[in-house]
Amino acid sequence: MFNQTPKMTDSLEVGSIVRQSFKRLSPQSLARNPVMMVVGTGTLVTALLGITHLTQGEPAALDFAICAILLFTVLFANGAESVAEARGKAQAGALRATRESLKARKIDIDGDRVREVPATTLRKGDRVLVKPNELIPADGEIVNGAATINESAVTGESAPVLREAGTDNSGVSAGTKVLSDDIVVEVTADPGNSLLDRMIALVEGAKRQKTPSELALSVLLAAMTLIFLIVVVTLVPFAGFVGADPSFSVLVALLVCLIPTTIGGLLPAIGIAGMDRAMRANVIAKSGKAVEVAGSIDTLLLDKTGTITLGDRKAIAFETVQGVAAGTLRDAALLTSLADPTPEGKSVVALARNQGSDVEASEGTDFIEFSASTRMSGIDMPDGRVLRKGATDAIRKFVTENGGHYPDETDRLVERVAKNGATPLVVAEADRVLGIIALSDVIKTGIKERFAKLREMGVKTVMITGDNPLTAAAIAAEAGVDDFVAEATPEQKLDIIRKEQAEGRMVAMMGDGTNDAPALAQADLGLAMNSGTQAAREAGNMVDLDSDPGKLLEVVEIGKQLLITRGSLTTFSLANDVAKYFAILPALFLSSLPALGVLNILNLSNPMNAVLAATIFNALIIPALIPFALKGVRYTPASATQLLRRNLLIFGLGGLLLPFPAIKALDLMLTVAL
Ligand SMILES: Nc1ncnc2c1ncn2[C@@H]1O[C@H](COP(=O)(O)OP(=O)(O)OP(=O)(O)O)[C@@H](O)[C@H]1O
Ligand SMILES: [K+]
Ligand SMILES: [Mg+2]
Repeated sequence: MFNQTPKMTDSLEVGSIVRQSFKRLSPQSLARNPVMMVVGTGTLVTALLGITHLTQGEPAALDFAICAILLFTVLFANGAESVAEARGKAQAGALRATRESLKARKIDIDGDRVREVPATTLRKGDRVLVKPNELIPADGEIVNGAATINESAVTGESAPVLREAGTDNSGVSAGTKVLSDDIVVEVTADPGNSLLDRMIALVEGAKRQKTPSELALSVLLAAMTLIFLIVVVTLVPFAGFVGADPSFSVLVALLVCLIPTTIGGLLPAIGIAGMDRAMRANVIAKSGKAVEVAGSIDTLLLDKTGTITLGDRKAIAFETVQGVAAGTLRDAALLTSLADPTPEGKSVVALARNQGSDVEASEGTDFIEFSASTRMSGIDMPDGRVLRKGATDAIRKFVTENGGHYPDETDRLVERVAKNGATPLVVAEADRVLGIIALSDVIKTGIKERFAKLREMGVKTVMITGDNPLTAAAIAAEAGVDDFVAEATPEQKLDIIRKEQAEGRMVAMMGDGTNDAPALAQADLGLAMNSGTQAAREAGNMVDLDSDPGKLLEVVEIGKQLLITRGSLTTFSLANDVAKYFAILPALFLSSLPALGVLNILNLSNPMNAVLAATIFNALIIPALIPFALKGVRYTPASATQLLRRNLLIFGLGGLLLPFPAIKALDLMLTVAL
């Protein structure tokens, strides 16, 4: 049968991780990470020293031992990155394999012939026909028809969803299954350029870009490395002065113990794990920065219809103002909606026809399409009649401009409808208000709890809608947002974001419509609904496959987890390095400076073992912390200072103390073994 859902496998291959770790020993790879570059250079230097000593007939065992430990240090760091990548790649790879096996019914340019082609040959702009029970061959937008779709291949959620051409719900994804009706889908990405492909590229080493804060941290780590290099170099004359004579290999080992190898080795893995976690939450991040930014969001702006509410707005009633016959309003409402392709427009036609209206548009009629800036739609008829329906403020302006009077009674009708969160559309003929159409809408479930949690995390939620203030207030109260802005045009949405940003706040925006696209692009975090229009999905830097407004909660948690994990491991790493210094230095100089005996609390067996033990500990701590780097520190809502204090205590103190017993234990083992 045509395009059936294939089975997916998820595997984490040890062999490929080991291969990857060795591949990453290349100078180009190491150059991306200054700390590891130093360790790599140290490996080479100690190897050369060993060979030199060997050829001169001098003992070389210590050189080779240090060389081996340093090699493993780099391999462990590479391994951390490879393990992190493998998880994401396995998941994305399975999805990609599904897509590559798909076939498509491509529609020729002239539109009258359909050819069967492999999905991999589809390009941006191609149109394909998809029939019930078939898988959609590529990411795209429905340009013709409407269908219920099972998106479980992408979202894991099998409840069917409705996707329709010309609405804010026109987006479809490759691999999802059409359940009802034929649709025509316009492909939105060239091969290798879909959202998923971009996500895979992001997770894959070579193409991955460092985020600004990763870059800042890398610079800091490089500076620390330089400082310790200077410290170790100045130790040489000092050692000579007191009559100690540590070998060059020992100095290299000491240097590696002191520079921040732990965080240097785990830093890429932490970033990848963040993106991976987003992917597991069904959120596709277009950059690592997007995930990071999510951790510092102060304000969340949301569109109302389709984001907070289900958005499947349907006309449920007509209400006339005094002196207007029910039939007049019904017919006028029908006429304004005859060429209105929005779900709202279609539902008005359906309701009016249902109630017995049978008017048709006459020849020569001008149709005025709905736009987010006019917030009206309607028709100009050849007999001079001008009919409009639209948002309350838009119609008030329209009627007044035509020299008419906007009756107070309209406000009462509007209020009655809006109080319950329904959207009133006012219908007018030139200077006269005829009545209103009530559009029902339903809030998505579980939103209030989600917003309450966001508040706990310090994120302010603001609903921005083109709808009237009463409906907005009703929905805002029901959804539990902190604030709302009504009667907003797309430009105003943009201005509000700019203002928040100018006041130093980080802004997230969630939306689905083409009219949300500028705001999605302007926000620090633009989270687009996957069900939304291509413009919205293109403008955002994250796409939520589940199209769930509560998802920001998870995204913020993932971002905070990333930031806290990185901060904690940096603290741990630096504390660890300082501790190592004090753990091994006394042992190194004990023979020449007996006064150091008081500092030699560890009472290590001999200088050589002390250095080896410290270097082995330094290498082993990297793989030991991989699970932690990947899983992250669990985020619980708390103030920033509380979190900082807690982390400094656990990771700073832990980092300071851990090397002492660990190095002592390794020293004992070495004494027994050697
Ligand atoms: N087909 C239509 N014809 C006339 N007016 C409409 C139509 N659809 C919506 N409106 C009116 O325009 C207002 C703005 O609609 P739009 O979909 O642009 O809102 P928005 O800014 O995206 O905000 P939200 O999605 O939160 O409602 C609606 O609240 C409604 O009053
Ligand atoms: K170190
Ligand atoms: Mg909208």
